[in-house]
Amino acid sequence: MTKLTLTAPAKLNLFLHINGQRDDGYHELESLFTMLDFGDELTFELSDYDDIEISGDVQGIPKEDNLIYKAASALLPRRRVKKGVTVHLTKHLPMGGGVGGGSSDAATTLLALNTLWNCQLSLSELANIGLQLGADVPVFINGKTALAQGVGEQLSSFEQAHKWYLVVAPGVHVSTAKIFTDPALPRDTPKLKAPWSMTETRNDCEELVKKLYPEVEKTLTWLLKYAPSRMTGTGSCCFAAFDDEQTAQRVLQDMPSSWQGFVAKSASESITHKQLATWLNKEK
Ligand SMILES: C[C@](O)(CO)[C@H](O)COP(=O)(O)OP(=O)(O)OC[C@H]1O[C@@H](n2ccc(N)nc2=O)[C@H](O)[C@@H]1O
Ligand SMILES: Nc1ncnc2c1ncn2[C@@H]1O[C@H](COP(=O)(O)OP(=O)(O)OP(=O)(O)O)[C@@H](O)[C@H]1O
Repeated sequence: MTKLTLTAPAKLNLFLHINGQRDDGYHELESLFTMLDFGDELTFELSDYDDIEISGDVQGIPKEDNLIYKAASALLPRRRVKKGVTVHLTKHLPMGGGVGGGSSDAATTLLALNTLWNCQLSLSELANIGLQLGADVPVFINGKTALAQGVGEQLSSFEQAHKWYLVVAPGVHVSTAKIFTDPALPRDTPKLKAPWSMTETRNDCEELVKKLYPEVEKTLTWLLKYAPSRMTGTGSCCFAAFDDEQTAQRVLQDMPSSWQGFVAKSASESITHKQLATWLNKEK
């Protein structure tokens, strides 16, 4: 039976600027996305039953709302192999934490089923389908460190020195929609003009989220004692950047036990793309 296991990596927004708001309510952003070498694990197995099944860590998400199910359903009309699929999910990424776990699961599902169902869609066709599922899905389809503009769908490659990141989930859930509809969110950061440097960047959601969720403020204050730190996306996860793994792991050991955290390295290319290439080579 055809079986494929892939990692759906976390992303970090190394900065996030909000430049304005469109008539449909979505925000114009500039954000530097990097992929981490850590994520959820998804196993795809073709089945003779003509349906989409999801097993594993899916508690709390009705099947039809699961982004894995939505992604698989979006590809159904394009499949050239009349088989169903069972997807087994092992969740490692905090949900609604700003590390893009749901979007990454969706992108990984599109990439896997494009191969297993022989849909023969290009990455840009997959990214267009993914954008209907979430603003961050195209970033994971692209699978590279990238500067995102527009609502997150206009991507340009970007070279960035790789670091080790300690990512801390303070245990509070921040609703992206709530932050983006708050009148107090700044929406007027001027677009970056080349050449720009990381020192002139920030996360425009950070001050508002810190005010609404004191645990996020506490997390950032604690991380900043050790290394340059920021919030990712609309939170609640925050990250600190280190030059080496040992220091990041040492700080993780010191972390208050009410928080959860992991240490991961940034990667130029998404681990999903590397694993898929290896699998395809073996199948040839
Ligand atoms: C801000 C980021 O976290 C940066 O990575 C993402 O762009 C958000 O991505 P996401 O969670 O996949 O977002 P979606 O599921 O598409 O949208 C959630 C909500 O966020 C708001 N939203 C999202 C992206 C964007 N560019 N402008 C917005 O205003 C919308 O109100 C939407 O209802
Ligand atoms: N497979 C899935 N994994 C995680 N969340 C999912 C999944 N399917 C649907 N969801 C829903 O999507 C919501 C957002 O999930 P996600 O983990 O992508 O948020 P996030 O890390 O804040 O992402 P972003 O940075 O893109 O805003 C969750 O609260 C959950 O209800």
